Amino acid sequence: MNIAALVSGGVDSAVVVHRLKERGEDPTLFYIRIGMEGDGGDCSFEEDIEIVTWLSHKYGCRFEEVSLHKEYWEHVIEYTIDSVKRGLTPNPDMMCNKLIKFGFFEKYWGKDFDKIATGHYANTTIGPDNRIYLSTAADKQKDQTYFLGQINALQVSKLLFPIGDLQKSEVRQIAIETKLPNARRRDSQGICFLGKINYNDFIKRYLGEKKGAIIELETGRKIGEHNGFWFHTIGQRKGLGLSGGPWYVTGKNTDENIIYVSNGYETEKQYGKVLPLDGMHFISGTPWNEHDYPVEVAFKNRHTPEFSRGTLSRHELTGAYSLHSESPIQGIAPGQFAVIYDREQRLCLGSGVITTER
Ligand SMILES: Nc1ncnc2c1ncn2[C@@H]1O[C@H](COP(=O)(O)OP(=O)(O)OP(=O)(O)O)[C@@H](O)[C@H]1O
Repeated sequence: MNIAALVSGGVDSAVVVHRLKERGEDPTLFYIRIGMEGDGGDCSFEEDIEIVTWLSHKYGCRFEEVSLHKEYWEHVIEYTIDSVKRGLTPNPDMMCNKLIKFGFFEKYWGKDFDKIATGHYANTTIGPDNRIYLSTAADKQKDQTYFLGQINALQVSKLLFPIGDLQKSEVRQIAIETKLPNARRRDSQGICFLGKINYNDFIKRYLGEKKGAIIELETGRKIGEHNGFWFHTIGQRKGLGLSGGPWYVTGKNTDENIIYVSNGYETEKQYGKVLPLDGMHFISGTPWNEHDYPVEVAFKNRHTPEFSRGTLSRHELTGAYSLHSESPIQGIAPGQFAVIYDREQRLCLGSGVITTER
């Protein structure tokens, strides 16, 4: 089989290469370069390349360094800035997977391969209807299917997740036993490709600063100032600079640059049970029929190891989808994705964008 392996210099994708070779495959390694605008790259880039070059020599694999810099900035960054400007909470990682790693990569290079392998903690499963579904990883703490909730059936059918059946500790163990140079390298944090820069600095660079009021939701009292609503997300607890907390961001008025907050540990205002969804996207179709709605599902409204449970309903006339959670959800932020799973938390079925109340 002709396999392209996406390698980042991290331990997960290095073990992917090791496992593919163990199976007798001969993958071609691809490192995707994005880099920051203006300064041409980040400091870990050279180390990444060194590690991937080492891997390619050790395993005798072809290695290509490719750039999707322009595509990333035109698509992922534009979407991110545009969402933040509108007061929404974007998810650049999901867009990066959909448009960059499995979108433009496929268009330019992946098309020449039978399969694309990555170090994501995820799996694929053949459903009872014989369709290929994205499914959750063996390591429930590391599961990354949330970030893959926007990819499509074609992409899923071409993906290989060679470490999806392993625990992270097993991956590290393999790396140590195999003496991979990155065996003890720290996991990358934060936003895909932007992980190394501070999110707030990034936003500031594009949207600047503009002082506005922080208002207590219940009393209408101004209790502080912020530097721009775009630095704050609904559900956020830290970084408000207010005393007498905990304070939570419960809402925003983007026209007037106002942040609303609520005080206390378990105040009702922080919670909601209904998540109206826009642009519901099912990766490989659904395992149920039109007349089955509302259906019982598991879901995540952010990347956490825990699932919530609820029902997914579809409006008969408009076709609009909504999630109804069994228990109250903290910090429902418009713009964020809700990713839908089957009740057994095995199949990752798709995702919709959380929108404001209909
Ligand atoms: N710069 C890159 N070039 C090519 N593939 C990449 C790059 N960054 C990430 N990937 C692919 O996407 C997968 C998931 O990336 P993510 O950033 O979530 O994980 P990671 O912790 O960096 O994983 P790893 O330990 O492999 O670096 C990686 O395992 C790899 O297959």
